[in-house]
Amino acid sequence: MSSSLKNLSDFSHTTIPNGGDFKFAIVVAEWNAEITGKLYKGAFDTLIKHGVKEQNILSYPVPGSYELTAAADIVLSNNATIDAVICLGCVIQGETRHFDFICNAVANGLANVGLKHNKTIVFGVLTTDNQEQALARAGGKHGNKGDEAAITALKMAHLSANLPK
Ligand SMILES: Nc1c(NC[C@H](O)[C@H](O)[C@H](O)CO)[nH]c(=O)[nH]c1=O
Ligand SMILES: CC(=O)[C@@H](O)COP(=O)(O)O
Repeated sequence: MSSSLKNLSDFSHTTIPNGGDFKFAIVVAEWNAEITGKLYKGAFDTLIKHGVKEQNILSYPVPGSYELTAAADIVLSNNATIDAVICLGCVIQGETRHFDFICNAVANGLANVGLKHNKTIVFGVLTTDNQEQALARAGGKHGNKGDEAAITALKMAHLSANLPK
């Protein structure tokens, strides 16, 4: 479903678990900081809104979306108490095929990091044709993908914590 048909911040129809017992890392790319800063605020504020303690939100900036994979791996390798890692970035098509290589590397890399550590890695990366599309998904008419990423992390942390032992 296109984001134009679903607001990324509308979760009124779902049950959101309380995050009081969970610890999250947010890894955020500095490329397109005007966009990623909005994604970060959306994710951070959503976690706090749903009961996550501020001291349990660990934030890590990285240069670009390509570095999200390495950062998620490093963070989980050094802190086993993290319940899920939210990875935020914004990749905007330029003149060359660099866009394709980054998007594919990050999507596949983050999936592999999650499997390696048996932890949820949330793919909160915008991959857009232009800045207008990115702004629309970073607090604009289509909501905020950072909100969506935080809700995803809460739901997956709750799932992991409540599996039968
Ligand atoms: N063009 C974008 C990039 N490019 C930078 C890469 O992510 C990476 O930092 C570099 O190739 C060095 O390894 N990154 C974004 O996040 N968004 C872009 O639009
Ligand atoms: C996604 C990118 O790396 C891209 O923005 C860089 O632009 P270009 O393809 O024109 O070098």
